[in-house]
Amino acid sequence: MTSNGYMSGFGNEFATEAIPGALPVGRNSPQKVAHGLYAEQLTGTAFTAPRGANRRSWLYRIRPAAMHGRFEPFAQPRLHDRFGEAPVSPDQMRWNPLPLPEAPTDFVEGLYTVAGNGGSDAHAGVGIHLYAANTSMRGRYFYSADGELLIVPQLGRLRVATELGLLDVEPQEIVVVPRGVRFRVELPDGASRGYVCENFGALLRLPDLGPIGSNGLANPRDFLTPVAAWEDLEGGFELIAKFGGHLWHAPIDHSPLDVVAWHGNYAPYKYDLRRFNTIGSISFDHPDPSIFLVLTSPTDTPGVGNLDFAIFPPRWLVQQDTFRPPWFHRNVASEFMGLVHGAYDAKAEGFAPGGCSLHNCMSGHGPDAATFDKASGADLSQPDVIADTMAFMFETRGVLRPSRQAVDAAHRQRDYQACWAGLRKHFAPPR
Ligand SMILES: O=C(O)Cc1cc(O)ccc1O
Ligand SMILES: [Fe+2]
Repeated sequence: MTSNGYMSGFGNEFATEAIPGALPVGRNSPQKVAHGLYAEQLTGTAFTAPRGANRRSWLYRIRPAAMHGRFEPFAQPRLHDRFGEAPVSPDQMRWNPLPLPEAPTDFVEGLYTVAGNGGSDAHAGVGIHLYAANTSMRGRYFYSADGELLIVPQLGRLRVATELGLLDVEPQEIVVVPRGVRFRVELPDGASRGYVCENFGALLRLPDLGPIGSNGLANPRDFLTPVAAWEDLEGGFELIAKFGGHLWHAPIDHSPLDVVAWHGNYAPYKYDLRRFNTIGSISFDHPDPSIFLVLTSPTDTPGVGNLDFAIFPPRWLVQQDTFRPPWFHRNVASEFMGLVHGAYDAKAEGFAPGGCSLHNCMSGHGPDAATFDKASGADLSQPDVIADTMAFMFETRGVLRPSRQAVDAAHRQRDYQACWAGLRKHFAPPR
């Protein structure tokens, strides 16, 4: 399988064939498909979903996806949907980066559940996982039947070989693998780490822009979907499925990445976060972080996200008579944050690239004491240039219930709340 490029656009009706003539013309399921291929439909939404939300693709492949052995439970206890095994405390929490493995560990073996809510049965909520790995998946393919996977690499490039084509992704880019799409992750740089949000709810889409207008934030043409690429491999391989919150594996005697041509609008895509057209205040006050929204998974309630993926990219702060960094706040939504690169402007210390924090529903948080002191006395006649940074947030409607392993982890910062302890009392009422 070699990379032959990408097609541009978000959720487009794409058509791609790695062998000329492989794609049927004028019908999806001809009596005989060219070159002896099988036709197979893959749906990502209900058959009858409204046209604007309907997602499906037609795959023309060497063997149908039905061909594999029986599934047995697969032991990888660090990846699961058992959110909130421990009592869910409202404490603010923060973690150092997940330690890199010493033993050979591939992407699936390296997945580690931090928190989540809901589940695949409810078609609502998210699973938030980290990965730390050092070897490419060999003879092994994976898919999640539970949700689409939003992967945010922080260290090391990923080569994501999927049924629908090949995606090369580096830190500061993201990749989304749709629910059900089978893939293999190769690690060209060896040691690799990052974040994964498994979205059990409605498929991620671009947010409406409202008064911003017809351009801005993440522009549709910067989303890239791979052209068809296939491999014809036979051997004693393994197909790993995440299904109903559990991992399963089945023997498979060929590579499932054998799709020679496909068409449709249900496909993996990648996006370079550095392409985000960041918009902010040019007068006063720090805007709500919804201005930083890249992708959203909507719920049935207008304006309320199942998952909102927001980023905090490099930008200039020019607001006057204002406290420029994020303010102190408590939100109805629950916030999981990660840092891909650099430093985050609300935290002077302790939030390292690869680390993460959790601020649940109504838990107070905001700038740490050092950031507050600096910004309260800053010279606002000069712009603040926030450079070399890329933080992000997975924000959800439901409480994010940390996993037992995350609460007990040695790399959890048990003293995190001390970052606000230095905020002094300044109150001086008139006498
Ligand atoms: O740092 C955070 O907590 C995320 C965040 C950023 C921001 O700019 C405004 C609100 C908010 O929750
Ligand atoms: Fe916040």
